[in-house]
Amino acid sequence: MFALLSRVYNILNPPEVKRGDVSDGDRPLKALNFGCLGAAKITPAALIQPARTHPEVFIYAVAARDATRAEAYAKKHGFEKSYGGPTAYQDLIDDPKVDVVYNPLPNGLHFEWTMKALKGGKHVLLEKPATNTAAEAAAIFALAARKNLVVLEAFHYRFHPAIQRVKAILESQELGAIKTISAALTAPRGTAPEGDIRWSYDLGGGSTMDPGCYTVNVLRYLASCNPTAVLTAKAVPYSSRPEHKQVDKMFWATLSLEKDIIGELHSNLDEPKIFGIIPRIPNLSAIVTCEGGTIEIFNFMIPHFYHSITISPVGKSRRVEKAYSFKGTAKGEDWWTTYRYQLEAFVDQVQGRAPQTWVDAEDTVANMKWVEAIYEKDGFGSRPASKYVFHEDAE
Ligand SMILES: NC(=O)C1=CN([C@@H]2O[C@H](COP(=O)(O)OP(=O)(O)OC[C@H]3O[C@@H](n4cnc5c(N)ncnc54)[C@H](OP(=O)(O)O)[C@@H]3O)[C@@H](O)[C@H]2O)C=CC1
Ligand SMILES: O=C1OC[C@@H](O)[C@H](O)[C@H]1O
Repeated sequence: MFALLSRVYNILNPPEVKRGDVSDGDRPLKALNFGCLGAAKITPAALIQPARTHPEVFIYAVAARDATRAEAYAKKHGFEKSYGGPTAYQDLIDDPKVDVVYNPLPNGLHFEWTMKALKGGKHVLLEKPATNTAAEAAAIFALAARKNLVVLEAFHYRFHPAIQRVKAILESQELGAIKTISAALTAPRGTAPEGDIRWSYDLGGGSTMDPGCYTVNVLRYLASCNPTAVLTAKAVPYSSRPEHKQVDKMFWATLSLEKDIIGELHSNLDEPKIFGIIPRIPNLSAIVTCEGGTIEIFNFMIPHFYHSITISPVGKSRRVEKAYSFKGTAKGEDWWTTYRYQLEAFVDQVQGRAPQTWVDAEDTVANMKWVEAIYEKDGFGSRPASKYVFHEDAE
């Protein structure tokens, strides 16, 4: 109990570190100025708080479509600079002091603004899901490779020791070959209120895109292979209104994977409350059934608050493990959030150090491919491709 309270206290009140330029042996390394597109809700948890404990990260600038909103957000979160108005996003990208662009815009705008940031010579920390389509994700990584820039799709949970411990147990063969993997993510009604970007088809909304993309990701990660087909898929629209015809509030899918693995996925972004008032405990579990037993992780998505890994080998006693840090084998503290571990890896990659782990181009493109394949199977169809046309030398 003390460990839990101490962890939560440190997550909410991380000890600030002195920030500035560093050196790696003889190599001087400049601290990175981050510029954030949009005054987004996720930015404080995903970047601003983690940055307070990263010696090489400055939260430098924010851009929002409304200047007053941009200024208020900058003041509240301690940004040095704000850009506001219709040209704000491009102005931020054009600021020579910005080294890295954080892109937490609605999914349907990820492609356009990541391409523009790369074109402007900036590294990009890109929120999940990377884009609306696999083709767009591939185009982003092709441009990043041509320009020698870093792009990371922010699947933050992958950087935390908890999910990596589950994968290590599976790879140790303690439980033998994997037979099935089921993964679910549910969120209580109100998480995405009416009018939220998640309910807009044009902005790349839908449950399969939002919590669902994590279920596709954890399936592929734990299986260490890709799906081969979507066997069944069913989705339920957010409402009967015409604009929600292709916007799912929940989905179920069964996929076959290489190595004879079956995957079962579910997400619900609008789970009704009990008696309309009591939120249900979210389902945040991944369960892997192997020839020699099962392993279940409760709360694979935000394990830093609390998680449990239950290993049940056939014929042996069950054990429960936790993994909040890498126990000295890699950087981190028990109270580091998934986002803090992710920031460490991202900065390492940009600064030319080897990150503890990574989500690479192939991984991101495959994830988008299978999100699209689920939408194709359930009849909701891919989210619309961006109308932005990239010209390498124009503009
Ligand atoms: N990693 C994680 O744990 C999480 C990731 N996410 C991801 O982050 C992204 C943003 O999510 P969230 O912070 O909840 O989003 P918000 O609802 O806060 O929207 C983000 C920003 O989008 C901008 N925007 C630009 N164009 C539009 C438009 N046409 N309509 C509405 N907003 C627009 C707004 O910027 P402006 O301020 O300029 O008006 C707004 O600040 C998504 O991709 C989501 O999947 C979200 C939650 C958790
Ligand atoms: O990334 C996310 O994680 C938590 C979810 O509730 C949220 O909708 C999503 O964007």
